[in-house]
Amino acid sequence: MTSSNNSLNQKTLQRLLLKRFSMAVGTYLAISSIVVVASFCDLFQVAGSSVAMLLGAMVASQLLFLGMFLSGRNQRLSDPSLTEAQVLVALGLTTVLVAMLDKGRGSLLVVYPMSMLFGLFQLQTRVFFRCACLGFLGFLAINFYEFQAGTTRDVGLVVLQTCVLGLVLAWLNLFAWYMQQMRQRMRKRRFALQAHQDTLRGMMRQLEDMVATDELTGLFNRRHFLRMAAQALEALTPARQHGLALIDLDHFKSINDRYGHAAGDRVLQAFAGVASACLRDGDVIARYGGEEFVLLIPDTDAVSFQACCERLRVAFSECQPVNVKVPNLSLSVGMTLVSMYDDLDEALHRADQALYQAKRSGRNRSASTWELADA
Ligand SMILES: Nc1nc2c(ncn2[C@@H]2O[C@H](COP(=O)(O)OP(=O)(O)OP(=O)(O)O)[C@@H](O)[C@H]2O)c(=O)[nH]1
Repeated sequence: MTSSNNSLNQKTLQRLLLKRFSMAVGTYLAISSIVVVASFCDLFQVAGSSVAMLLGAMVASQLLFLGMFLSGRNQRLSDPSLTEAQVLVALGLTTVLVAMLDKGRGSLLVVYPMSMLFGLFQLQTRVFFRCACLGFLGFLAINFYEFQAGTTRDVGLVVLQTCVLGLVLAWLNLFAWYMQQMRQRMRKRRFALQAHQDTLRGMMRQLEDMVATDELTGLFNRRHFLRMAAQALEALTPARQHGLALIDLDHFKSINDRYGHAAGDRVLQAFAGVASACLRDGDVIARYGGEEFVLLIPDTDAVSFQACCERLRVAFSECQPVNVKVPNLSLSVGMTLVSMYDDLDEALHRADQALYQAKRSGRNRSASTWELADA
């Protein structure tokens, strides 16, 4: 599950990175066409073959990145987006392009911030600053070299270009820092929101438990039982039957009268303990009201169901409530079987009739609708 989720995430990330890469390729294509225009307008101070080599270097670098993404080798690196590498390559190519230009240099300085913008959201502030410094140093190096070689035509223009580029790159750094702060703040808020949601979900679960549970016995309450039983009935197939039983503790009023209400409560809790211990996972026992309980055994037959109810009856008669001594505990059970298309109310009514029969026959026993039908 987790590994398939991981591979799904990786695929989604890879698709996203390829999309981003295609945007970079689009930008390269746009800049290449400007380079071609500049070449036709004779704005380069180098031969056409050098310009062609620059275009070739652009294509080669992008093919290399494409190969990395398609082969998935980028995933093995600490930054699979290869953003820093892409920005550095773009800055390097821009520096070469700018160095080759003659009069048009000022216009194409805009490619520097364009290259930096590619890393605006992905690069950490520190890395972004390092890239900007490298780009700026590259531009300074060109001008320094030309100044040394005595080929600088207009020193004032060079100073102006250097200041403008420095200013734009500095502003971009500030902007990148601001964006990082915003993202961190938003991430913190998202975590806080998630924590609130988890708390709310926990509270909802607690509420649901409270709504479904009988406070005294810890068993399901009548409402929750009816909901579960209705679902169980819907899931029935023609070949299957569920067992439904109403269980009533015998002479409970006299237990209350003789030993007190608190003792009566202990007896109810003792029954809940016995029932929980006797029944299997999937069996549903609930407090139906007062000293009456209801039991649903899924996918059973008359013999197994009766054996289960008898086991419960005997176990209760042998149990000892906590901190009180109440002798001769017993219960009566009314059982019925529920088939497909059976009505739950009717089935409960049948179980109630069987329970009445068990009580009338002397209590401390179980009676069933199939026995009533045979009689
Ligand atoms: N201690 C306690 N008693 C309860 C609770 N709920 C209902 N009762 C009492 O259970 C008694 C049920 O009495 P009856 O309905 O007469 O039934 P019974 O005395 O068990 O008699 P049979 O069912 O005929 O054996 C009543 O006295 C109720 O007050 C409860 O939560 N705690």
